[in-house]
Amino acid sequence: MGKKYAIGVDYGTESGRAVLVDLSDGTELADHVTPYPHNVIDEQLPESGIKLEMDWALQHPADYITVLQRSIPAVLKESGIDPADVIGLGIDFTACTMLPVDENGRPLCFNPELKDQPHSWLKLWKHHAAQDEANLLNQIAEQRGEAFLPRYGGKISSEWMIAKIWQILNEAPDIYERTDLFLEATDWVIAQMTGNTIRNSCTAGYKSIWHKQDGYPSREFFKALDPRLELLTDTKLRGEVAPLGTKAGGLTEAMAALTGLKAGTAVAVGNVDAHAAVPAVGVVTPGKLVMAMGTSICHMLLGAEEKQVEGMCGVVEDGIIPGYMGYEAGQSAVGDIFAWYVEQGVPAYVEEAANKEGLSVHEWLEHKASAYVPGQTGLLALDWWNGNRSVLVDTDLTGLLVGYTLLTKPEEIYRALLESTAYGTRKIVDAFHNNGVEVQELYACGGLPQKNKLLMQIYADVTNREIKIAASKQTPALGAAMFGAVAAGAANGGYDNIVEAAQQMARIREETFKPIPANVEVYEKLYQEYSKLHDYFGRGANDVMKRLKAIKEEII
Ligand SMILES: Nc1ncnc2c1ncn2[C@@H]1O[C@H](COP(=O)(O)OP(=O)(O)O)[C@@H](O)[C@H]1O
Ligand SMILES: O=C(CO)[C@@H](O)[C@@H](O)COP(=O)(O)O
Repeated sequence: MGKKYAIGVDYGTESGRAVLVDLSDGTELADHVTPYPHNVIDEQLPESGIKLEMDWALQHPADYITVLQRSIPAVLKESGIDPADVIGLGIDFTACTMLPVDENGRPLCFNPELKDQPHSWLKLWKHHAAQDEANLLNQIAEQRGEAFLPRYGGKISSEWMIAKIWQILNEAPDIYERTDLFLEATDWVIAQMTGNTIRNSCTAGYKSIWHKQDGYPSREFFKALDPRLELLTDTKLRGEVAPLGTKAGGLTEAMAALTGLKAGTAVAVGNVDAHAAVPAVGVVTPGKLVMAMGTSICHMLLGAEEKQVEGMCGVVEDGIIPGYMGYEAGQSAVGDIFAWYVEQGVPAYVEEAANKEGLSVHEWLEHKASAYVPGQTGLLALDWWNGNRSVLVDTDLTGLLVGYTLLTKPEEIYRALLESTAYGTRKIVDAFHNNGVEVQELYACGGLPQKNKLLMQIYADVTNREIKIAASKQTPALGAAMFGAVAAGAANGGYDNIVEAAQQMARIREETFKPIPANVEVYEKLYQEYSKLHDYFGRGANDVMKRLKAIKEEII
């Protein structure tokens, strides 16, 4: 058998990327990025211009097909590989990114009758307008002593499937009625590729409260939420749930024509971006926390047993690597906070200076901020620009920066923002480590470790742990390709399981970031201050952030 290849497609928040990989050693022969033509839809609907309410975030499902249409032919062309030698295809996605579809699997927002209704559209993971539903869901689950709650750190997030579905039912009952299935976007794209609608156990487990042994929560629970939801899991959430690496089917003739691949190429069931990244950095055992660092951060960790950890997004058996409990936690905004500052906060002179020096504003600020030592800015921030995912699980919290003076410089603010996200990660590391899920070392992948060395050094110093960096620039896509190879199977030149694929294909860089003792000492003090602010504003002592939001909502 000659050399065989797989393609992984990573669907991020703003773009989708394809990578074509050599299955013998994981070498990436070509990659290609397609920005979503409609990007994130958070102000008004396309065409109609209908205004969206606060905290909404939608996407256009057609953009995901555009990614396949543009990026797969591009990697085939760049690599010069014969499509017949591409034996497997896998995808990974942001999650919970979900959509309502009709009996033909067509998104409701494609229906001219419904497209002007915001709830017919696909809700992106960072759609945060279902917080009221999430709050009520958590209250009812707690009152009923639902066994699933501890598996999700005590709270179900408004980002996840059930809260989003409930918001649709409350605000657009007709859309709820017309929905045949609510699907994760990752499962919808796989259905488009193979003609087979099949749910993957990863998103079902982490985002839809599905459990390998117990299935979904009971009908009684859903009835207690709202009688109209009683049969939700038998109807609109129905369907087979398959483990990661399962072959969903072969590529259809239509998709083969669209992508340039062969019809029948093995396609793996869907996956989540952060979860796909774990085997791609070679992590297949406990003790190693993988951070997928981009717009947001997802923290992934394996454990031998099921433990209770405050604010984790979930623990799912086989949810990342078969044979282990897969733990997930996260921060809802990281790169997004830096982007906000660069776009909304810096004075014109910074942009001019960066342009003059041929640097991006991020690079210019990083360079300037590197001249400071920990504590020198006198600033401290709470990293809640997009709410708090772990450990507080509250999307109604907002950002805070303390310590400004008339002398405060833009690079100092930038540094304080970088540091605040590191403190947020430290909270998560401590929550796991102190509750019996050990964290010995950190692995980082995603866009940020490639872009910002200062950020990575701060993370090593704040967590007092060495950080290893993925060699791949497209780690989730590499992981998705590995699952594609598993779907193809060893008999066809792929692999029979993800651990074998990881042993052959995963790579990390030689360069690591090690904690610097003097920095660790100062950051320990600053982290204690962060923790005080965190608890004061985040645990009910002062709900000013929520009150401000409520006043704003009354006015809008
Ligand atoms: N030099 C930089 N330092 C820190 N953050 C950066 C830098 N350049 C870009 N970013 C941030 O990186 C984020 C995008 O990360 P990336 O991993 O590429 O995307 P995604 O999260 O969509 O997968 C953006 O939020 C942007 O603000
Ligand atoms: O929540 C998850 C995974 O569970 C992510 O998909 C979400 O944070 C988005 O990730 P990105 O920052 O766009 O890579």
